[in-house]
Amino acid sequence: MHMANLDGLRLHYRIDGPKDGTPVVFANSLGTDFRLWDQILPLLPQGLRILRFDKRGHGLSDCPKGPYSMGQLISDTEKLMDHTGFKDAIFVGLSIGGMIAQGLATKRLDLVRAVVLSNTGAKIGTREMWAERIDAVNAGGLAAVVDPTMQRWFSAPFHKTDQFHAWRNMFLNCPAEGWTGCGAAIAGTDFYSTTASLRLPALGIAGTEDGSTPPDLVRETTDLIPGSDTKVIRGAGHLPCVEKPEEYAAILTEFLKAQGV
Ligand SMILES: O=C(O)CC1=CCC(=O)O1
Repeated sequence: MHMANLDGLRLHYRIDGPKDGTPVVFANSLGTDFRLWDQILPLLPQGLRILRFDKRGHGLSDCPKGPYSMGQLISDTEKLMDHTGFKDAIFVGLSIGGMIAQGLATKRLDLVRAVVLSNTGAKIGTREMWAERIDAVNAGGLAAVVDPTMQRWFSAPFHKTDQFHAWRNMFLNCPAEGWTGCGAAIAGTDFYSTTASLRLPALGIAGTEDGSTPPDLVRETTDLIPGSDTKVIRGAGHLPCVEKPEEYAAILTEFLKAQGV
């Protein structure tokens, strides 16, 4: 187990793959830890150097008092990549992780050579929507929002599986302050103009059943970057790497290969 001490904030991370492999960084969504990527990693090409991490307030990382800003989440990621020697990486971000990808590529193009914007947007929801959810969590913990969240995360058939309960439990075990802290960061983020200035290879990935970031939002965001493409996975909700790992890994592999992996 690895913890990076980044100016006093300890982040839990894991590196897999050979030292000379193509660097790939995975940033996960609100209310999940880096196990989000467990199912797809064995399906990707061999020889990648993979960095995964739990952002602040999530998983085994520290949970400082919120609210957090998107700038802090981007800076944490930047520091972690500097700490671990990851640069010129293909950055795969899902949901809030995709917002971090957009912000990091804008700020530190030396760290990011290509982005995968999975189930994300340049802006996700409205300030009012996030304020309502944060109020609900402050009053009743994550249990107060778990059911509608699971509706957005997963398609109806997945709710009947045993695996569904593992993801529901992961969500319920997320520190409430970590969730509200990151929710506030999303509420304050609008990357439409900065993402439109990005010039790098970009792929969008969406799920037809995604109740958080529907395909139109993912496409609209990815289309801001000239030359990008968006793939839509049928029958998957907000976390297609969990619901449809084979399809997700195949789409990612095609993009990685196009980047020379
Ligand atoms: O709770 C949701 O709707 C899912 C979500 C939104 C942003 C994120 O990272 O996850």
